[in-house]
Amino acid sequence: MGRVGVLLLNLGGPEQLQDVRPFLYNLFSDPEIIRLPFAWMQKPLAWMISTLRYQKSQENYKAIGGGSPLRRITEEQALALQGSLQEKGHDIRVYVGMRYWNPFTEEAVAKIKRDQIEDLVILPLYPQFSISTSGSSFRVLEKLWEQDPSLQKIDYTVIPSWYSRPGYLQAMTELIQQEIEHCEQPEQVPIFFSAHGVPVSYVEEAGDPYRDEIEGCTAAIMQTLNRPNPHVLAYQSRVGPVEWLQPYTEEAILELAKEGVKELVVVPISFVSEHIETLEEIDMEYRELAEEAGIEKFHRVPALNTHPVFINDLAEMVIEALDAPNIKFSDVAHPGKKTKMYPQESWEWGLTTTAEVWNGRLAMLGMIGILIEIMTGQGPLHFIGLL
Ligand SMILES: C=CC1=C(C)c2cc3[nH]c(cc4nc(cc5[nH]c(cc1n2)c(C)c5CCC(=O)O)C(CCC(=O)O)=C4C)c(C)c3C=C
Ligand SMILES: [Fe+2]
Ligand SMILES: [Fe+2]
Repeated sequence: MGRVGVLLLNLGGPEQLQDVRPFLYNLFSDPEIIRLPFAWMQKPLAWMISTLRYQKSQENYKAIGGGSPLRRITEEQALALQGSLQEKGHDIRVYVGMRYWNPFTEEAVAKIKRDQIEDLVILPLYPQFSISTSGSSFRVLEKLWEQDPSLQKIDYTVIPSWYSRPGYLQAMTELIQQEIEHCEQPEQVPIFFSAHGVPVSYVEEAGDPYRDEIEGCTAAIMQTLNRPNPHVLAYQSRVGPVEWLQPYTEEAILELAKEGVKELVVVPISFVSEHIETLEEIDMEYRELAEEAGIEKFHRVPALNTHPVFINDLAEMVIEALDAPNIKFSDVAHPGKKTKMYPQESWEWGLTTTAEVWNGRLAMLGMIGILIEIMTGQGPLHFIGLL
C-alpha cells in the first residue's frame, strides 16, 4: 500500500457574518438541495434566495457568537482521527473537504494530489446517508474524478453511511445517559430524537434512504441504551413551502407539552458536531417553545465532537475500509437527472412540446416575479416563508 489518506466530508458553515450570504448562495446553487426544471434558473434563484434570506440567517449566526463552529470542530476531529490512526500504527493523513464553505472539497482534493496519495478512504461526517448531504459531496468528487486522469489512479473507497457502528452507538448512549442522570425523573423522561429534515419528495420520489437510516439509527441507539424511557423521533429545520419529513420537531414538542410532559431530553442525531441547528435552533428556539408550552426542564444532549470513543470508532472504520472491497461513487444512491427535488409541482415538466413552450413562458414569468420580489421585498415567496 502506498501513501494513504482519509478525506472527511462535511457541509461547511460561515465563519463570520459576512460569509453568510456567499455561503447561502453556494448552498442554494446545489441541485441536490433545490432542483429546478431548468438548469439556467439555478444560479439566479440561488442569488435571489441568498440575497433575501441572509439577514435573517445572519441574526441566527449572531446569536451563536457571529459564525459557525463547524470548521474548527471538523478540523479538531480530523486531527484527533489522525492521532488515533497513528496510535494504531497507521501513518495516514486526514484531509477536510467542505461542500459549501472553506476549506472546499476541491481544495482538499488538490492537497491529496499534491501529497501523491495513492489509497484514499472517503468518509462523510454524516452518520446517515442523504442525497442532499453525503450524496451531494460524492457528486462533486465524482465530477472531479471524471475530469482528472491523475485522480483516476487513486485507489479510493467511499463509506456511504455508518450509523450502526458500535463505537458511534456507544458514544451516543454515553452522552444520552449522562444527560438523563441530570433529570429529575430519569426513569420516565422522554428521549426526543431530533433529526434534520428533508423534503418528503427526496425519500418518496428520488429514493433517498435517509428516513430509513434515521429510523434505524434511532432504534439502534434505543437498543444500545437499554432503558425503559419512552422515545419520540421528529424532524427539524424545515425550509420553504413543500412538505418535509414529519412529524415536525416543533409540533412534536407541543404535542408532548399537551400530554403533560414537564421534562425532555433532546438528542440531535443527523450530525456529529455542534452547529447552528443545535446551538441556535434547538438550544434557543425549541427551548423557548417548549418552556412556553409548559415543559419546565429542557435538556439537550451535546454533539459528539471529539468524543474519544467516537474518534476511535472512526479510526477503526477507516482501517476496516482499507481492507474491504472498494465502494465507488457509482455504487451510491443517485437521484435521477429528471427528479424534481424541490419545489414540488403537479405540472409535468417537459412531457410534450406544448408543455415545453409553457414551461419556458412560466419560467420567464417566474423570473420577472422574482425580480419584483427582490426590488419590493414583498411577494409570494415571502408569503410562503421561503424568504
Ligand atoms: C433547503 C434545503 C435544505 C436541505 C434539504 C438540508 C439538508 C440537510 N442539512 C444538514 C445539515 C446542515 N445544514 C446547514 C445549514 C443549512 N441548511 C440549509 C438548507 C437545507 N439543508 C440552510 C438554508 C442552511 C443555512 C443555515 C440557515 O440559514 O438556516 C448546516 C451548517 C450549519 C452551520 O453551523 O453553519 C448543517 C450542518 C443535514 C444533516 C441535512 C439533511 C440530512
Ligand atoms: Fe438546516
Ligand atoms: Fe441544511
